[in-house]
Parts: sequence; C-alpha cells; structure tokens
Amino acid sequence: MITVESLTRRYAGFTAVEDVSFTAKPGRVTGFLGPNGAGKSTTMRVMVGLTAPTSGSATINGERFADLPNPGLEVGVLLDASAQHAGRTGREILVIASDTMGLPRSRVDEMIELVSLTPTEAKRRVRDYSLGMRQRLGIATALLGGPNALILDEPANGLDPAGIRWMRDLLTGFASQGGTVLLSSHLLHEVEVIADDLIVIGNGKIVAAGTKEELLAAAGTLARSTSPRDLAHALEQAGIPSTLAGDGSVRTDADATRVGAVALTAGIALTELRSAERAGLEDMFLSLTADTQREGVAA
Ligand SMILES: Nc1ncnc2c1ncn2[C@@H]1O[C@H](COP(=O)(O)OP(=O)(O)OP(=O)(O)O)[C@@H](O)[C@H]1O
Repeated sequence: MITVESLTRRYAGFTAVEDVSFTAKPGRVTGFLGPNGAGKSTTMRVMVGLTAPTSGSATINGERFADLPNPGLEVGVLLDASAQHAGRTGREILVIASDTMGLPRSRVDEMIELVSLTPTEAKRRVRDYSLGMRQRLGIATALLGGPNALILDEPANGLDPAGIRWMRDLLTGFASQGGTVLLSSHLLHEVEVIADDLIVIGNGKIVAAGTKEELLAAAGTLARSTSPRDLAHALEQAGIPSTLAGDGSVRTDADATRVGAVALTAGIALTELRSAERAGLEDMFLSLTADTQREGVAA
C-alpha cells in the first residue's frame, strides 16, 4: 500500500504539489496521470525520499521510504531509466544493487532473463543501450529485491509494441499476486488498458481519483438526434445542462433514462443514446485537465 497524505511541495514560492492525498492499493494497478508539469514526478520523488516534502507525507506499507531498513526489498522504483551509471554494464548495475540488498547473485541472472536482455546485451555498457533496453534494465533493478510495491515513472517509455505488451502483462501479473503498482504515463491508451484505479493531477492538485470504471462512467451520457439543437434546447428547458459537440452529439452528466424521457416528451427522435463511457480515458483526461493544459484543449 502506498499512501500520500496532504502532500505539499514548494520551490522558492512556486507550489509544485499542493495538499495531495491518495492511496495506491495492493492487488491493483494505479495510474497517475496529469499534463506536463502537473506534479507527478515531484510526488513520486517525495515517495522515494529524493525530494523532501514541504508538508504532508508519503509512506510505503506504512513507513516513510527513508525509514525502510532495506527499501529495495519493499518497493521497486523506476523514475528515470537514463539516470543509470552509463559507464557500467547492465549486469554490473544489477550485481551492485543485488549486493547492496544482500541478495544472492543468482537473482541477477533471473532478472536479466525476466526482462529479456540477452547475455551479450547484459555485458554491454549502459551508455550503448537503447532507451527501451535501459527501461528493461530499470525494471530488472526495481524487481530485484522481490518488493510488493512498484513506483514507476513512464515505464513504457521507449519500449517497442511487443515490449509494451510485455510490460503490461508483467505489471498486471504483479498486481494479481497482491502487489501494489503505481505508474505514471502519458500513454493514455496503455493506462486505460492496464489501470484499475486512476489519480488525475493538474497544476499540483488532484482533480479526480477513483476506479477506472467510476471515472469513465462519470463522463455522462451521449445522445444523437436528427435535430441536435432541439434536443439541447429541450434538455435545457428540463434543467439539464448539456453541450453540443462539433460532431452533432449532445453530451450531458444526466443519465440516459432522463435524456431519453426528455426527448420523448419533446417529440425528438433519438438516433443514438448511450453512456459516454466509450469516449474513453483521453476525453476524460482532457476535460478534467482542460484548465491546466498548456494548449488549452477542451474535450
Ligand atoms: N527542483 C525544482 N525547482 C523548481 N521547480 C521545480 C523543481 N522540480 C520540479 N519543479 C516544478 O514543479 C512542477 C511539477 O513538475 P513535475 O516534474 O513534478 O511534473 P510532471 O507532472 O512530472 O511533468 P511531466 O509530465 O512533464 O514529467 C513543474 O512546474 C516543475 O517546473
């Protein structure tokens, strides 16, 4: 279990993270989403003791990272795959990490095999690794100590399609065995497939948190009609706010039954009426973070 409580981090008058609270639960993959500069990395850095909080706390299995006697046995961390020592070979990096944690050397070869680095690649210096190979090495390091929690910043970064599929299976498998996975990613399709729970942050504050089903269901209802303006008007008359999208669809937070009833009363034929859930995570993300997007995108 990863718990963040009332976490605030300020830099010289600038608030990067403000009063952020959430939990990532065992047995679940939690996706941590937000536009560039929203505060994801800062929050994750506080979790693993790389940045001190201005106030509030982050704990892993009830303990602050700095208080864990052998942190690698409790939590696997991958924040920046390119931050590994470039002059060392992949194998050397794993050997050093394994010795530091007091693990048998056999773990190193197990991990190299697990992340599908070939023995030749493992003997190559990290400076000559591709981004995807660094990412695999980072995952190997994170899993080395057999932790029950993982904190991963953009783990799919640089992976090829087969690598992304492999990462997905690895993380869902880890969670299905009771592990806690917290991952940040800008690959919304990937998060939509893999995550059970979602935390959305914008401008340093949590803008939404819940299960994926809850958050996507909260997208409301989508209706189409041959006369969408009349439908939007009828909804407005019934006290139901709606938006008329450029593609002629009418969206509202009201449930489908109410929208259907209003259309029937107004004598408007609907050509489509469904939960807007299918709009997907990308639409939800853009609408939730519209105020905090640099591009000012609206859903
Ligand atoms: N050491 C620092 N000094 C000053 N400001 C910082 C520092 N570290 C982060 N920030 C600022 O805090 C804000 C949050 O940054 P953070 O890296 O946490 O965002 P992020 O959500 O991880 O973004 P991205 O998706 O681009 O990785 C940004 O405005 C960033 O410039």
